[in-house]
Amino acid sequence: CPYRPSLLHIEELCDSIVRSHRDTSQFRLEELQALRWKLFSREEIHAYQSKSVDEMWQHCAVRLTEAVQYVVEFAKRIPGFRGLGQNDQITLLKTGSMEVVLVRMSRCFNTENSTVFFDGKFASTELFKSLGCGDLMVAVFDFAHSMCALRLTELQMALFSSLVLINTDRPCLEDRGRVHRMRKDLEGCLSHMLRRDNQESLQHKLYQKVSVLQSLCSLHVEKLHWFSQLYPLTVHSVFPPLYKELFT
Ligand SMILES: CNC(=O)[C@@H]1CCCN1C(=O)c1ccc(Cl)c(COc2cccc3c(C(F)(F)F)cc(C)nc23)c1Cl
Repeated sequence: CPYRPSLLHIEELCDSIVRSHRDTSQFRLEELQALRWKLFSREEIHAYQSKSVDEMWQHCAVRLTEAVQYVVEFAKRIPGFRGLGQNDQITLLKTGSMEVVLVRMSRCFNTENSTVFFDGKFASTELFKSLGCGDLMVAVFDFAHSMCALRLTELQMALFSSLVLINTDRPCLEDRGRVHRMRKDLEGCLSHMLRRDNQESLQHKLYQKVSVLQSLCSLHVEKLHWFSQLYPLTVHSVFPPLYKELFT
């Protein structure tokens, strides 16, 4: 019969993934809970809205790059990830890291006033006006909202994030078979845990989210490309090197 991980292996795999997620989640749920109603004042919002397009993009790029670095750390701790070739690790991160940043953003989202944690307080879309991409911000907020509606546990978020990264369909993977075997184990973990928590209905909802994520991320890459056309110097001089490596 096909290789089926033993129950012990599944439990161990889940433990290591949720621990890696917790250790690399950048913001602890308790911290976010405590800051939940810390909102920007009108003056502070006005200050952000008065920034130039490239100044605001730079500011966000620094934040996003920090977030991507935490996702890279999470990926490196997924059992088997470091066993992949360097090129395959980069390929999976190049395409998957922004998707995981988006999944994680939902942990920092307050659905009661549609605000997201940014620069130490909770901000609504209006604060990002000077970015010049209202549609992207609306899409980012809508996605965070829809992810919150699933009310994922940290384990479900951790397993979902690892499945977003360990994606056999990514273009130009060298050892697709190895990625496939990793993915099978992770899929086994997710379905085992959803059965255990009696939440099998979540399974197809999560797989639907994957396609939403991918379309959202292609919108991002488009926006990033639009921005780099407008402000080539900024992207090539200011954007952190990791960002350029991953997104340009
Ligand atoms: C809770 N906070 C967070 O999750 C993020 C990551 C960690 C820090 N952080 C923020 O500070 C943050 C929170 C919310 C928003 Cl809306 C933003 C601004 O987001 C973006 C502005 C510009 C481009 C963005 C692009 C683009 F297009 F470059 F791919 C793509 C994504 C996804 N977000 C962009 C940011 Cl940078």
